[in-house]
Amino acid sequence: MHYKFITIEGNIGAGKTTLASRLAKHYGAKLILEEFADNPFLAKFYARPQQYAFPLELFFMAERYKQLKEMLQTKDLFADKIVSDYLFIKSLLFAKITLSEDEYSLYNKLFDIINPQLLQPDLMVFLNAPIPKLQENIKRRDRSYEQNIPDAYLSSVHDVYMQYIRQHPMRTLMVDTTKVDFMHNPDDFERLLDALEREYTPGVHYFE
Ligand SMILES: Nc1ncnc2c1ncn2[C@@H]1O[C@H](COP(=O)(O)OP(=O)(O)OP(=O)(O)O)[C@@H](O)[C@H]1O
Repeated sequence: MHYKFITIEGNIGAGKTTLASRLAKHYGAKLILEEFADNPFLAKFYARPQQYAFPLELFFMAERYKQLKEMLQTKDLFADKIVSDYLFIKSLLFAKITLSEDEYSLYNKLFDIINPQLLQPDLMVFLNAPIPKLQENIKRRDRSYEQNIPDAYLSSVHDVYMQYIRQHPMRTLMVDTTKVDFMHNPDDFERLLDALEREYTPGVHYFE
């Protein structure tokens, strides 16, 4: 792999964790997975979004910061490759949807203090999936608190990611998940490995 640190991103249920795990195994890379199951506010948030959004977002930010900071301390900066299944900015993107304006502005201030301290990935692989496919994946994996996520929420998540990608020229490999299946089609996975050998300019590149 040409890159030292790649992150897999995408909407809820896009398949980030599965792909990140598979790539890390293939490259013998350090794997960083989001520990959402430890967030005591997640199930409460889905039941009562307005009441629990702020502690939920704070918890996510604190946990991700801790995880990424620990990774910086333990990794051999020259030898290790890293694959993660989230980008730190994700906290801020979700917060834009889940928080009120005042809360978001406070959250943004905290984010701006913390973010510069973290190592940023060299490449983001973005798994783009249509909402019916996300809903299908969410149903299949059957986490009880996620079973009533409205299409409108998934659509807002999609929109904030797209806005972020448009406005920030991060090196991004955009994958249309309706056309490829990295898990079940070995040829697709091989083509992804080839794509990860290439050097990209900052901005969006489409995985064909
Ligand atoms: N900042 C956040 N604010 C609100 N909810 C969040 C936030 N980050 C994660 N979540 C929720 O936590 C759960 C797990 O998130 P995430 O999208 O990272 O994993 P996932 O859906 O299991 O990913 P994938 O299926 O692509 O591997 C989802 O219900 C998601 O909406």
